[in-house]
This record gives sequence, structure tokens and C-alpha cells, in this order.
Amino acid sequence: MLDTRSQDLRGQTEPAAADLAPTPPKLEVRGLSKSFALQGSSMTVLEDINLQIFPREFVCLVGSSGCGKSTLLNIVAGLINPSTGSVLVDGRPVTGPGSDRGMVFQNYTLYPWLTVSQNIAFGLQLRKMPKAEQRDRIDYYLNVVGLTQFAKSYPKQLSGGMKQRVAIARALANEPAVLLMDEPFGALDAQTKEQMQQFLLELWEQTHVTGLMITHDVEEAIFLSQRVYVMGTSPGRMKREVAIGLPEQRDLETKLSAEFIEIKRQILQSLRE
Ligand SMILES: Nc1ncnc2c1ncn2[C@@H]1O[C@H](COP(=O)(O)OP(=O)(O)OP(=O)(O)O)[C@@H](O)[C@H]1O
Repeated sequence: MLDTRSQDLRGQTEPAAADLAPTPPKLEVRGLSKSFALQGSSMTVLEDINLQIFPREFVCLVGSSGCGKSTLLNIVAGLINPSTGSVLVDGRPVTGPGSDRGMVFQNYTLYPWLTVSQNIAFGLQLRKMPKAEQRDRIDYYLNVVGLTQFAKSYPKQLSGGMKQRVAIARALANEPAVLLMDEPFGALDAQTKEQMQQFLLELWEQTHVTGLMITHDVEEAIFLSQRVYVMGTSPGRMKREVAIGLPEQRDLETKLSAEFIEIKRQILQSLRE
């Protein structure tokens, strides 16, 4: 029996955020700071971070190298603790990793000894999901990422883009409340990266998964999201929030539109300030 979140991921329920006012956020970061101990002193990496991501929103976070993007995402994932502040998913405080947050990293993190299907099944097995339901989910998400024919292949037999599609399918198969992605296309060549961006847009149209992705590629952020958070550095803090008013249906031509170029100019300017 699938829960309502899973139905949401399959695009069957939950109206758009704008149709419901006020809608509680799926993910909320409140007054979050993080300091690391460094050679006997303390280095503040994140300062007073606040953000909210609403159901069916796909949001990107951009910032220059070292501003704390990965640290923030790892805190949201529950992999490291904040120094102050909190993270809430569906109103519940995050205290560690959980299947309500699916994570995709830049470096391929598939298990090389497992097939594509087995990789996707990994979290489902941990949760002791009945076999028949596992098979349904695996088939469904293999189809969503267009890899049905590669179900029995091993990661070493796949290209970089295909590996990331498996990683996305594995994260989605748990039907998380929020999909978290840390530079998922950062290791791909320019052409594959563009294909993956197109793929992710189509995936979002199909699943309307709530997502938070970090990238230092401003064009990628604008192309993929409904909102972009711009981070400043030293210490990492939120500088600006930019609503992306582009139509939902986007393709590579969208990147050449005057509206797109204007948004890009504004974000680049914020990053430079
Ligand atoms: N465990 C740690 N101990 C000490 N300092 C850390 C630790 N993890 C991260 N940092 C520091 O925190 C800062 C932010 O790092 P982080 O990796 O979050 O940045 P980023 O914005 O994701 O960078 P990039 O885009 O280059 O990946 C850096 O100065 C880094 O050296």
C-alpha cells in the first residue's frame, strides 16, 4: 500500500503550492548556523540560514565554491549536525538521515557489485518492503529514468549520465518527501550535462517531486527550478531569493530567451556583490 507521499511523487495527488494558501513547507531550515573546530579555534561556515521549500517545488541553491552549499545539504540530509538552528521535514525536526530525504551526490555512489535493479531496490530491502511491491517500484522508477533495458546491467557497464539516472531512481524509489541533490551533474561532460538537465525537467514534470539541488552553475539553476537561493560567502549566508517566472515547459531554447538572460544577469550580479 503506497502512502500519500508516494502518490504525490507519481503525480497523482496534491495540488500545486499556489493553489493552497497557506501551504506548510515540505522542507524548512530555521536560523541555522554551523561552525567547525579548526586548529584550536572555531570557523563559522554557515550563518543564520533560513529557507523554505513547498510541495512540488524544485529549488536550486547557488553560491561560489566554499560558501557552504554542501555543508548545508549534508545538514539537511542529517549527515552532520548544525551548531544552532533546525531543519524540519513535513514539520518534523531532522535528527539524522532518514528515508524521507533522498540524496544524490556528485560522485557516483552506486554499489558496483549490485545490478541497476538491485541498486534501486537497496533502500526498499532495508525497509523490508514486500517483494511484489519492491518489483512494482523498481519497474516504475526504471521506466521513469528510461533504463528498463538496463535493469540487469552493472554500474561499470553504464555511462556517467546513466549512473546518475540510476542514483536518482534509487533516491526516488524510497518516495522521499524531498529529493536532495549535490551537484549531481558536476562530473559530466557539457553535452551529457545538458541531456541530464532536460531529463531532470521531464522527470519533474512527471513526478513533481519536491527538490533541493545545489549547483555552482547559474544557468543550470535557472533552467531547472522555480526558485533560486543565492548564497554569499565567508561565512555562508543567504543573499537573495529569486523567483524564476519562466513557463514550466522549458527546453534548451529557453536558455536563449531574453527573460532567462536577464535572470542570469541578476543572479551573477548578486554573486559578485
Ligand atoms: N568537516 C569539516 N571541518 C572543517 N571545515 C570544513 C569541514 N567541512 C567543510 N569545511 C569547510 O567549510 C567551508 C564550506 O565547505 P563546503 O564544501 O560546504 O562548500 P561548497 O560551497 O559546497 O564548496 P564547493 O562548491 O567547492 O563544493 C569550506 O571552507 C570547507 O573547508
